[in-house]
Amino acid sequence: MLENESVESREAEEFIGLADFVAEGGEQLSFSVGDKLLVHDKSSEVWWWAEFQGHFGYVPSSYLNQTPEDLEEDAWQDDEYFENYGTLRLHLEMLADKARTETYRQVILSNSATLRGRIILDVGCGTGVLSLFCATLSQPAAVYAVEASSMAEHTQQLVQQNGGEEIITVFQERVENLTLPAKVDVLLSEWMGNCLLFEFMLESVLLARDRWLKKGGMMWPSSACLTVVPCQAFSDYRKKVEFWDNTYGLNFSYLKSLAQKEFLSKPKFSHHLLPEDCLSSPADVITLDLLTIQVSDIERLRGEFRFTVEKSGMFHGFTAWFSAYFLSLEEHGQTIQLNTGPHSELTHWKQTLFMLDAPVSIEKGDVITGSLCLQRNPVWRRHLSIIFSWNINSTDASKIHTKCFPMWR
Ligand SMILES: N=C(N)NCC[C@H]1O[C@@H](n2cnc3c(N)ncnc32)[C@H](O)[C@@H]1O
Repeated sequence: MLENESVESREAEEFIGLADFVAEGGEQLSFSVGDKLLVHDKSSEVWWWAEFQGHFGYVPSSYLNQTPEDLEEDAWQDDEYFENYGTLRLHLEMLADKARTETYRQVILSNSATLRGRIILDVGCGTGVLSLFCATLSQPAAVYAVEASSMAEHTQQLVQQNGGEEIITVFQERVENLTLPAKVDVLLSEWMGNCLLFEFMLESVLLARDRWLKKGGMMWPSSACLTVVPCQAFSDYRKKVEFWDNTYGLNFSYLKSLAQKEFLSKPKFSHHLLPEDCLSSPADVITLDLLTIQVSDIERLRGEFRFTVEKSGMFHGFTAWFSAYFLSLEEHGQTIQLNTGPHSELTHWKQTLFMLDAPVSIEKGDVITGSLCLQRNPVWRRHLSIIFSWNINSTDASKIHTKCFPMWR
């Protein structure tokens, strides 16, 4: 502490709450997502001394984010986002994902008769592969293929070279700013990101639905769910944390706390969860009905879980993935599912691993109860925080563990 300078008087920095935090004990300070706090002391890694509405107290640093000066134009990071999608790298990754692309192809093929004469909107069409499936596997009256990135210029060529130009119209535009010739019967889109929501392209899809989908129209996907399972992750924990116990015969365990903060404070995307590392049966914790969900609903989604451990081992954390469901256009047709979980064909999303700071030994029969909250980032609109709260063999509220994982800011 500098001579005769109180903590409160030092130049404070403004931070914004990424999620609701409820203080436990007098020393801590409660706040809600979006609240702006003044942080006076960041000397501790984990707990900062902050002020909010004239009250002072400790707040968890993982729940806070700096507010950028030039907030407006940066909130969606659109320049960077659409620049990324203007190159082939991400489209190659999506097209090379057979499970993903074949599922959409199967949906169109199995509904080809009913798609005859219908109007389809493909939101975020990329290379136009889904629109071309519609035009070549069925006889729709029209397909509106909307792509905001510069990829749309190439999509126009691909449509022509694959004989789709009679049916497909490519619009190089953000779907939010679009004017279409007519409302549509089917809104088709592949919008899913890490942990289902990352990128929040879903907001664009819902705005397009509200503006352009006919009453009684079909959303593809029709519904989606986020699935969670408690799991082991020996390999990750060994490589990132236990590694420091014996580094070429030297004891670097002093670095373990730094390793936890650096490697375990954010989710690990593209994690490949093996079925044998699942400690219980998975549970669908959050479910979205894409016909009825509102943009305001996706600010904060919450679900509860209760897992009965089916094998003894180490509880390293939780793994999450999503499934998307495609209702049939026919009355009693079959619903098609795209499951990105460990028991299905691996997709480019793989799964997402959320590691606890310290693994817990767990026994068959133990019960892990808790909740998962997807809290949209109040500043960076394509980002979110995932907050896990859990308890083992107890419902005593005082023993609930909580960890907030920013994805990614
Ligand atoms: N996670 C994903 N499936 N991302 C696919 C995103 C694809 O949709 C495009 N896209 C995303 N948002 C929009 C939007 N609001 N309007 C038009 N295209 C969009 C993006 O350029 C890329 O080609």
